[in-house]
Amino acid sequence: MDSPNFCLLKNRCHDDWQAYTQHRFLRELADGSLPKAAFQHYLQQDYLFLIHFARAYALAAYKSRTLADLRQAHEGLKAILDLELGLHVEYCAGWGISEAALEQTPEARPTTAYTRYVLDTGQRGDLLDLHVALAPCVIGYAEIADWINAQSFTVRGAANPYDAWIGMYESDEFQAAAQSERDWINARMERLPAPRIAQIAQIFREATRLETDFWAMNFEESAYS
Ligand SMILES: Cc1ncc(CO)c(N)n1
Repeated sequence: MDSPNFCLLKNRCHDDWQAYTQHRFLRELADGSLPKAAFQHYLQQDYLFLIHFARAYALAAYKSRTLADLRQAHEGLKAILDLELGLHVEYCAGWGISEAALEQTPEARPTTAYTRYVLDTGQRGDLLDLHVALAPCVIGYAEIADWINAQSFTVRGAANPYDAWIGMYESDEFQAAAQSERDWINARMERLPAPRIAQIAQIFREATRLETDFWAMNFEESAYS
């Protein structure tokens, strides 16, 4: 039998993983039909999300016992601060959202739920619990970019207002960050006993479901703001 690895986490919550990675938000983003207000709401909330996500990698650094683990956490933090957040602020400006407006954005409840779930899971558990709680984010978005590119209805280039968003997550740098997270988790899952696998599978499923809510809230802005 193959040793347990990241794919097992996805398989254990197959339907939830599919609901997240093939969400209506992504289908509409892929063919360019997503309402602009939904995307702007997403961008503003994602700014708040990314700040907590960076804090979660800082927590991973704090919880590291080895230089290798510390470096892995540092890579994650750098990917968010230097790659995603820098681009995010620039990108929001292009969508008419200034940095000042981002800082003023009230946090929607699904943003609070997801980010605090990750931070709490990381504080209560060990480094593996924390990386598994983060996995739907970094690995999920890398797989989402691949999924979008594989769909026949996807429109790329100037005809799709969301083309640059797809470009960010298909980029070599982002894909490499996701691969390094997969490798780290795969190595930690080898030889894990079944009850421990069940625990982390539960964390993975919960984080995946919270990602789905993060897409869904953008269609129901008034319900959450
Ligand atoms: C909500 C969310 N999940 C994952 C990512 C990818 O880092 C992101 N930017 N936002």
